[in-house]
Amino acid sequence: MQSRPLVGVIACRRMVEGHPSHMVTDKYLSALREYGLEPVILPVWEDVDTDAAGALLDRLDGLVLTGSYTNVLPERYGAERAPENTRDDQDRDAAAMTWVPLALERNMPLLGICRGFQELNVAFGGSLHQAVQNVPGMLDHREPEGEKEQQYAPVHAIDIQPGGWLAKLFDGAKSEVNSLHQQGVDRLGEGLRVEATAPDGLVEAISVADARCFTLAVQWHPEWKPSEHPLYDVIFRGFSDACMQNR
Ligand SMILES: N[C@@H](CCC(=O)NCCCC(=O)O)C(=O)O
Repeated sequence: MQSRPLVGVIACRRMVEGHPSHMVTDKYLSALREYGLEPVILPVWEDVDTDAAGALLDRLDGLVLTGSYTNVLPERYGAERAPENTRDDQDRDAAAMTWVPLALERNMPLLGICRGFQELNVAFGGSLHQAVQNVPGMLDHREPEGEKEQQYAPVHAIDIQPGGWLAKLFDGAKSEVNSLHQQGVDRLGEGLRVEATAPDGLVEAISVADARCFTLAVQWHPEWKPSEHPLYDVIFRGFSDACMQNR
């Protein structure tokens, strides 16, 4: 029987029962399984060994940079910390910033979600708004109050840019997405392509302009019940197909 493609999923450093841990919430892993992939949780340490990281990626068929309640360290994009920016994960920052160029060198399919989207932008020299709600003219993109079902429900439209990955995957110029983020793209990284924008103009999806493989990162959460949302569904189908071909 053909084995399923192995997809590395970046972990977050969290304290669990008083112990430093490497953690991924189930919805990312279950979504990947649902689309025929075998998720492998990748631990993160600040003292990343680049050669070892490359050897690890050589054994994988795809890479997912998940969301997280923590933020990319503002020093990584030359900014002063905003008072609203209170949660870091420097182990994860170090891993993500190392893995992105290594994955692209290998033409490895890459899917970024929320924090993972922001990591891709910073990895390409871009910067972030640390509190989008405080930027004049911008919406408040933070999650609504309520249960998870309400928090992950679609809340705003996105305009999909013609000619990109999303336009190839999804039959439509607009869709509705969920929104659970305080940070967002300020300066777009050099070499990245805008794939979608929110009604306030905030960049909501990007890809690597000269990549020869699937490289898509989105600010929303398509891992939330993807088979029930046409846009989320085609994102996971596209990523899965790319990982199958990369095997
Ligand atoms: N912390 C960043 C990114 C937001 C993000 O990734 N949220 C994830 C929520 C938990 C989950 O669904 O994994 C920001 O605030 O912009």
